[in-house]
Amino acid sequence: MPKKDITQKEDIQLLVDSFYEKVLKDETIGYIFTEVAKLDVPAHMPIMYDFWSSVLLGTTEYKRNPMDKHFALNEKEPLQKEHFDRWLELWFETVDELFEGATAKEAKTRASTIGRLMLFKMEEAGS
Ligand code: HEM
Repeated sequence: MPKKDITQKEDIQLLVDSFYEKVLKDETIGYIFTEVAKLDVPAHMPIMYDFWSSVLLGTTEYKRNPMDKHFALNEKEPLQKEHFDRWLELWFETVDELFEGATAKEAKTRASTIGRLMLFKMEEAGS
C-alpha cells in the first residue's frame, strides 16, 4: 500500500511515538534518555508532538528552546557525533517506515540540520 505524507497532528503523534519506541531501547543512545535524563516519558511526549508539529505543520504551541535541555544533558553526559548519527538514523528509519512525500522529506532534512547545529553547539560548549 502506498504510504501517505505527514499532514496532521495524528501523523506527528504516530511518528514521534514510533521513534521513541526505538530510541528508548536502543543500545547506543537509549541510556541517555532512561538513565542520564531519567526521562518522564508520558510528560515528554506532548512536548515532542508540539515541537514537530511546529516544525512540520507550522503550529505555534512549542515555545521553548530545544537547545537548553541538550546543554544540560551534555553537562552530565557529553553528546557526541556517534549519538547524533544514531539519533538521526533512527529518525530517518521511522519516517521512511511510516510516510512518504514532501513533508516526510522535510522531517528528515530539518532533523539533520537541527542535529548538525546541536552537535556543533555541544562541542563548542564542551571545549
Ligand atoms: C544525541 C542526540 C540526542 C539525544 C541523546 C537527545 C536526548 C534528549 C533528551 C534526553 C531529552 C529530554 C530532556 C529532558 O527533558 O530532561 C530531549 C529533549 C528534546 N529533544 Fe533531544 N536528543 C538528541 C537530539 C535531538 C535532535 C536532533 C532534535 C531535533 C531535531 C531533538 C529535539 C528535542 C526536543 C524538541 C526536546 C524537548 C525539549 C524541551 O523540553 O522543550 N533532540 N532530547
